[in-house]
Amino acid sequence: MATNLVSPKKVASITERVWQSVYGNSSSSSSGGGSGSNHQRRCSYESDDDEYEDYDGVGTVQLMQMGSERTKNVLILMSDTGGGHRASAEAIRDAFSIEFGDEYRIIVKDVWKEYTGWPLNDMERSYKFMVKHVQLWKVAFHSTSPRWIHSCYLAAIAAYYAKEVEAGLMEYKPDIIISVHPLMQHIPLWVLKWQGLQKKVVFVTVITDLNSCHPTWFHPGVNRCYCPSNEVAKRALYDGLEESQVRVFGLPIRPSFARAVLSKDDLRKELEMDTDLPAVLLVGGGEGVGPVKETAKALGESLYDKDQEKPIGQLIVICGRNKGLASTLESKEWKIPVKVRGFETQMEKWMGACDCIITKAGPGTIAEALITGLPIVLNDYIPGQEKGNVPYVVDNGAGVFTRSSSETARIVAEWFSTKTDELQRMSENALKLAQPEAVFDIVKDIHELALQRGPLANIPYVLTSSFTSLI
Ligand SMILES: CCCCCCCC/C=C\CCCCCCCC(=O)OC[C@H](CO)OC(=O)CCCCCCCCCCCCCCC
Ligand SMILES: O=c1ccn([C@@H]2O[C@H](COP(=O)(O)OP(=O)(O)O[C@H]3O[C@H](CO)[C@H](O)[C@H](O)[C@H]3O)[C@@H](O)[C@H]2O)c(=O)[nH]1
Repeated sequence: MATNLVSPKKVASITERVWQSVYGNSSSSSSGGGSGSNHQRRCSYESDDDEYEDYDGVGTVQLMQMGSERTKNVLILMSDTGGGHRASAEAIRDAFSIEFGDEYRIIVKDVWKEYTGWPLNDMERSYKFMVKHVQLWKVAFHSTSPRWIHSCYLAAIAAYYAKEVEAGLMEYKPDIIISVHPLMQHIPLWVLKWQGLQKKVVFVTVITDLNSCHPTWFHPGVNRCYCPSNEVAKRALYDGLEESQVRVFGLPIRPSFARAVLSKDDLRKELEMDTDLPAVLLVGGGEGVGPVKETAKALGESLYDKDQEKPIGQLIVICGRNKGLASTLESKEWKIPVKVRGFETQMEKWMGACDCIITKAGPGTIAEALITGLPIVLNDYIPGQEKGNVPYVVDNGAGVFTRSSSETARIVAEWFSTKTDELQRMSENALKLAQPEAVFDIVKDIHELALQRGPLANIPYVLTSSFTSLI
């Protein structure tokens, strides 16, 4: 199989000193532990694929077989670079719980943040800074796209933080690791490989970008790579993944969207909205970014019929964590019904109560809007990973793209007055593109994968690591 991994031998040479400081001269110590379903075994991660070896040096762990009914640990690796990775992680967690009850224990973690140091523990702030200075992000995104460049960066970081990442991973004793972040394949896979656990632990990637995603998502060492669209799957195959590794189910969205049976009328009453006027939802991601203020003001004018002196629509603005934006909009006088909200935890309700949405091209928000059948006005995108989301929506007839606030306001006013048929058509197209069952298909496939893993399913273990206490 083609691979973009730096080989373990090469990594070992890069990291030799770090590695020795972590493990001493551990490689020589090995002896067979007990075997059988009720034996307790002391082992290290430095082992071959089929057998954990005893290891009396630094980093001793205990491994206990507890019987095949043990709850399996699933570690979901994510980072709050934006809100989309957490949303997908939580969607997967909820779907596991719905489908399999207590069979799996799900842990959603930013292991980098909790266990490592700069720059890995500060990715949220770095990302926020870079996307604010959009040219900087563009350069960082494209210049790190070639495999040799990002592999070198990530290998160096892996070498430096090997023991911290290992401690982070092993703290949660994962049977299955799910990465929902582009920068969380290489390092954990290297750590698993170094420790001989690559064939014990199921490792899957769930890609949360719809089209023009960064190549760091594609790692040939994964058991599965879940792609949200055929476009992403094509990129994965082009980047060296085998067809057997790739599955296309869609972007994982919180089950509250997929399974919601919500009536628009009821929702409007519950949310204290006008029950008759068509409604537009305006959002700027979890951080409330983009041209939200200008667009709200323009809609305040365009949705007011001056001749008849009455509104033709209502506006809901979700400002996310942007408190300044919320207070500015709250203090404004409006001629149409307007609701200004902060960070909302039940987005499915607000989407379900509206007739269309205006947003930047965030993949999570787009996928949620498609499930809800909302035509979309995309008013911005982050270069790189969000650029491809624009043709994904527009070419499939589920929305339009414009960066102009006045143009946005004009389009929505037309949808609510003279072009209601266009609004209806786009809503139907949105529903055609939607994949509400994606998150359930993904967790079922992971479950199958875990069952196929003989050793994982039949020889479950509990690791009680004394290694972490040495760090
Ligand atoms: C010769 C070329 C020099 C180029 C200099 C670039 C310096 C690298 C700096 C920043 C890395 C930018 C990472 C871009 C890939 C992100 C993929 C993506 O879709 O992200 C979306 C997600 C958002 O959903 O973005 C991120 O997670 C970006 C996080 C940025 C954190 C930067 C600080 C961490 C640096 C550690 C990694 C360094 C190695 C990176 C190798 C790729
Ligand atoms: O008040 C709010 C506002 C937003 N959201 C939720 O926050 C998520 C936002 O996710 P998006 O993917 O739309 O947008 P992000 O800005 O979080 O996207 C980031 O993560 C993505 C990965 O999923 C992409 O990589 C993207 O380019 C990057 O900016 C959505 O689920 C949305 O419903 C809330 O729950 N409450």
